[in-house]
Amino acid sequence: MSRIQRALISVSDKAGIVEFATGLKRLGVEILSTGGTAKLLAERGLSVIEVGDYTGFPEMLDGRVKTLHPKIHAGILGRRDLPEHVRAMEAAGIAPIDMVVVNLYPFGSTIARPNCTLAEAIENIDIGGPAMVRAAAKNYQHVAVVVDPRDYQALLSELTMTGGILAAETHFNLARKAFSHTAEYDSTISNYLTAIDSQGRREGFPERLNLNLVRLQSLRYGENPHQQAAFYAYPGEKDASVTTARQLQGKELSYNNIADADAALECVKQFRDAPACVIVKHANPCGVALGASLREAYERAYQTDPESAFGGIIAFNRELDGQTMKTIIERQFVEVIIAPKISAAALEAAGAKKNVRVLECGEWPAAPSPRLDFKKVTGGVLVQEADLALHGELKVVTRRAPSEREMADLLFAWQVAKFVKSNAIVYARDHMTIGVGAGQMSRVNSARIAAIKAEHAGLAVAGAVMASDAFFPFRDGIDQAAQAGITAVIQPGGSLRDEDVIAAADEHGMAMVFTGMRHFRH
Ligand SMILES: NC(=O)c1ncn([C@@H]2O[C@H](COP(=O)(O)O)[C@@H](O)[C@H]2O)c1NC=O
Repeated sequence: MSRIQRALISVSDKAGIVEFATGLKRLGVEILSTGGTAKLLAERGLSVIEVGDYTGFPEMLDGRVKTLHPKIHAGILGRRDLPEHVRAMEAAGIAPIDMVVVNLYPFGSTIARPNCTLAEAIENIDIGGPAMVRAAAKNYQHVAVVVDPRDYQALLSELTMTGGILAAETHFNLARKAFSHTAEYDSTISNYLTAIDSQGRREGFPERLNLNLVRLQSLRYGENPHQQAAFYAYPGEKDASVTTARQLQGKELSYNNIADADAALECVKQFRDAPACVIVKHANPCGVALGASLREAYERAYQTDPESAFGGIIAFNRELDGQTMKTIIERQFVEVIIAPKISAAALEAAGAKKNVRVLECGEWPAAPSPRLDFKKVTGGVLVQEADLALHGELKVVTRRAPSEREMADLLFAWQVAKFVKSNAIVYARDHMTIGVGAGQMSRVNSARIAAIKAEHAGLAVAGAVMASDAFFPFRDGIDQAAQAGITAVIQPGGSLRDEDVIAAADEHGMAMVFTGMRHFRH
C-alpha cells in the first residue's frame, strides 16, 4: 500500500469532517473538495482545492454535476500497478486520488419527513457521491474509501502511526463497508419508489422489499443446536429494543433467548404508569404483574406460575434495583433479565450468578414507531404492519357493567392477552395474571388451561376477570370461565353467535366488554 497523498472530500453529513481534514492536512495530504464541503473547510482555515478549479469544469445544474468528470473518476479508478494506466493518467494531467471521503444526500431522512414530495425525494438522490464511492471501492487496493464518520478517528490513528499508509486489510474493510453503504442507499430508493405511484401517493407495500439488515451477532446455534444462526438488525435502529440492548453480564445470548427477551420486553413496554414485570417462557408470558415497586411486580408475576418461571426471561419497565435482582437471583433459575437500565447495585447482585444474562436496552418512547412485522413461510415472508394499536371503542354488552376494579383488571388482562399466542386466554385479578392459556387450537381449551394454571399455583379465580384475544365462537368458553369463578370478560366481539355469548354472560351475572379489535398472535 502506498502513502495517501491526495484525498477528495465531499460530504453531506459534515459532522467530524473539519477534524478529519485537519488530521489529513497534518499528514501532508492534499485535499480536493466540493462546494459546501470546501467552503466549510476553507472557513476553518484549511487550504483545499475546489473540484471545479481542479477539473476546469465548474459545478453545474444545481449541483447535479460536480464530481462527474474524467479527471476525478480516472484519478480514483486508475490502477497504480499498471504502467499503461499510469502513463495514460500522466498524459492527461490526471493526479491519482488515494482517498475518497463521501457521504450521500440524506435520502432516507428526507422521505421520512411527513410531507415529503416526490420532487424533494428525487432531488435527494445522490448520483455523483455513489459513483465516486463505487469507483473507489472497486479500486480499493489503491484507494481508501471512507463513508462513515465513525471511522474518522481510527483511520487518523492508523495513518499517524504509519506515516500515512493504511493496511491492506483496512482498505478491504473500507471497500466492503462502502458497497454495503451504496447498496443500502439504493435499496431505500427502490423501496420508496416501488411503493408509490407516479404522483408520489403510497400504493401499499413496495414491489421489491430490500431489507439490508446488519449482522449484530453470530449465534452459537439457532432454535436447535443443529441449526446455524445469526442476529440481524435494521441499520440505524435507535428505539429501545432487544436489538439496542447492551449485555452487561452472562453467557452468550442464544437465538431463543433473544426471541423470548423481545417478547418479554415488548409486552412490559405497554405498562407505563406503574412498575411492571413480565416473565416469558417459549415466547409466551407465564406471569405478568404490576406492583408498587419492581420487586412487588416481580413477586406477583412469579406467583402466577412458579413452575413455568423456571428458566424464564424476565423484563421490567423501570431501572432495575439491587434488591429485586437479589430476590430473583436467589430464588430462581433465570436465563435473561432485561430492563431499560440496570443499577450498579443490581449488576453487583447479578454477579452472584455469573451466567445470568443481564441486558440494558435504554428508555423507550411513549408511543412506539410504526414498523413492519415479518413471518417466515417456506420460500418467502409475510409482511404486515406491526400490531401497535390496543383497542377500538370499548362497549359494555351485558346487563351488568364491570365495576371500576373489574374494568382496570380487564384492560390489564387485555394488554397481556395481546402478547399471548392465539388462542389466548388470560385470567387476571388486581393487576396480576393468575392463569394464562396459550397457543391452543380451541379457545375453550385455553380457558380450561388458564383455570388449571391458576389452581396449580394455588390462586383463587373467584372474582377474577378474563381476556380473550379474539371473539368466542360459542358460549362454552364463557360457561367454562364462569364455572372457574370469572366475573367479567373482555373480548373483541364480532362472532356470529355474539348473542348466545352475551346471553351466557348475562345468565352467569358476568360483565362483558367488547373491544372491537382482535389481537391474534402466532
Ligand atoms: N453530482 C455530483 O457530481 C456530486 N458529487 C458529489 N455529490 C454529493 O454532494 C455532497 C456534498 O456536497 P457539498 O460539498 O456541496 O455540500 C455529497 O453528499 C456528495 O455525495 C454530488 N451530488 C449529487 O449527485
